[in-house]
Amino acid sequence: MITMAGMIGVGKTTYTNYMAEMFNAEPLFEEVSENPILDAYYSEPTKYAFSLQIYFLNQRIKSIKRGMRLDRAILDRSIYEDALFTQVNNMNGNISDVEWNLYQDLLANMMDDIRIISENTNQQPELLVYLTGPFDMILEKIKRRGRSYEQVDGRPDLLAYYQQLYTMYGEWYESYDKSAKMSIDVSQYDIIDSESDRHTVAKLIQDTYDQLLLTSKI
Ligand SMILES: Nc1ncnc2c1ncn2[C@@H]1O[C@H](COP(=O)(O)OP(=O)(O)OP(=O)(O)O)[C@@H](O)[C@H]1O
Repeated sequence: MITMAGMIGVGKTTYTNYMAEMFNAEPLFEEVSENPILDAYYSEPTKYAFSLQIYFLNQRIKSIKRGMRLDRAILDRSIYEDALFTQVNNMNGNISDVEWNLYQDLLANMMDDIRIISENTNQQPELLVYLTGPFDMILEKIKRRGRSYEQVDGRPDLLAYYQQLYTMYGEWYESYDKSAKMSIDVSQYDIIDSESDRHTVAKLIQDTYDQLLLTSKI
């Protein structure tokens, strides 16, 4: 199982689709259009932050469970990043300390269950592919995608939230140690329009993956 990671709007969905094709794996997405709380969260974070995090946690656990029952799966976001969002919301006063502690306890409890399923199915996240790139490029992508609730125009609070998350993402990746990991600067490649860039990225990931398998056989 490969897990994608990275900031809002960086391109996880595109890469997940592409990698699923490349590895002949099933892409596992969290459908934004089916999320009943996201829109409300962006307009009233204090009211909806905790419910949204519980919603995402539940969805992420479902995806991991499903992924572990498949031979090959690509997850479009890791469960570990959700805690980052929860933490930022706690720092910003949208989630209380009691809720933050409860969330961490619930996450730890769920991860224990995941470990048991992983031992039974012999499937686990093998590689985390972290997508990154310049902050301005990410803002541009969010703008181009055009989801109204994600737009920063006239919303300095939202811009500050994105900046905060962006910084914390870099630190989070450095300390991530739950599986092997690699990072890709998405500003260096155009995997939508350039066949040659697609091949370069494919080779990068394949080489890392092959190396991993060799290492695990030693
Ligand atoms: N745990 C979370 N807390 C708050 N918001 C979240 C959380 N996880 C995801 N989101 C938000 O949900 C939306 C998810 O959109 P989507 O699935 O397209 O992912 P994305 O992170 O924007 O990915 P991509 O890298 O594919 O552009 C984004 O607005 C993102 O900020």
